[in-house]
Amino acid sequence: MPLFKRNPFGHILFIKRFLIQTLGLISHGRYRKFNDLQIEGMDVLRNLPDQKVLFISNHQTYFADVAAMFHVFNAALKGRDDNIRNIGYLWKPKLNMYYIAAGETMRSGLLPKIFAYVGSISVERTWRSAGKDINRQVKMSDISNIGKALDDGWVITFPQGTTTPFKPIRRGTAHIIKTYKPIVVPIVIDGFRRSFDKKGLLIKKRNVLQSMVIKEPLDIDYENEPVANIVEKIEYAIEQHPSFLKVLTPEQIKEQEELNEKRKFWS
Ligand SMILES: CCCCCCCCCCCCCCCC(=O)OC[C@@H](O)COP(=O)(O)O
Repeated sequence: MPLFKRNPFGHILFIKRFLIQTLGLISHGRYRKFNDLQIEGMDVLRNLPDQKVLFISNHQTYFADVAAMFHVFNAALKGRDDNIRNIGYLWKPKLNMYYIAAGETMRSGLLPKIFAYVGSISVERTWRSAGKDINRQVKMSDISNIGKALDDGWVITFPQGTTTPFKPIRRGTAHIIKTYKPIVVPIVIDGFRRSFDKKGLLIKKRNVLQSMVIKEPLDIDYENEPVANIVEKIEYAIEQHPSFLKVLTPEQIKEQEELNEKRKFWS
């Protein structure tokens, strides 16, 4: 019998639990006090198996998105319905939870290194590094680590791999889905970019409407569905398909204003 129980990545579980509880205590007010996170779909979480679940989400801040999900997931498993009231849900948190993160982000200081112990599967992005476009090979150990984490529990991923909205979905996510065949649960978050700084550590604005919607698992034919199909399904599910892009460009706004001027003439 080993002295400390570890997960498949060698992390000592009681340290992981201590970190989740401490960071959870510090961050709770960011979703419950300075802001009031609106949640939908916590019942979906209660109906999931304990392993082989992949959460796909749009991405707004480096750290606050995942922290909010850790709160919501644990609260749901302790019977809260669409709220994270009474932080007692962190007494025995779910420990087999992981998230996929950019290695460079998780190495960028002491705090991210502590966050990494909470469950980072750190990967080297193939197309972006240090804010620049690059092109490098997928690291096979990154793929197998994701498989290892799915075998052990729940994994959160941001298929766009960047916090810039409406960037394309990386095909890698679809390959992971076809390879490991997890249950895929979409999540859509909003208001995080407005209420936190880019990293999600500082509070930028209070009383912003933050929301998190957990959707029913996707229907996927793992064997026969082409990667491109899965990519498109993800785009719609996390509301990052170009058709959701309703922001007008300055030219379009000008055009509309000119049209309004003309309308005035006729009225
Ligand atoms: C109960 C609460 C427990 C709190 C636990 C704390 C968990 C800390 C979570 C850290 C999550 C880190 C996720 C990182 C995802 C990521 O890697 O984002 C950055 C990149 O895309 C780079 O984006 P960009 O610079 O926009 O290209």
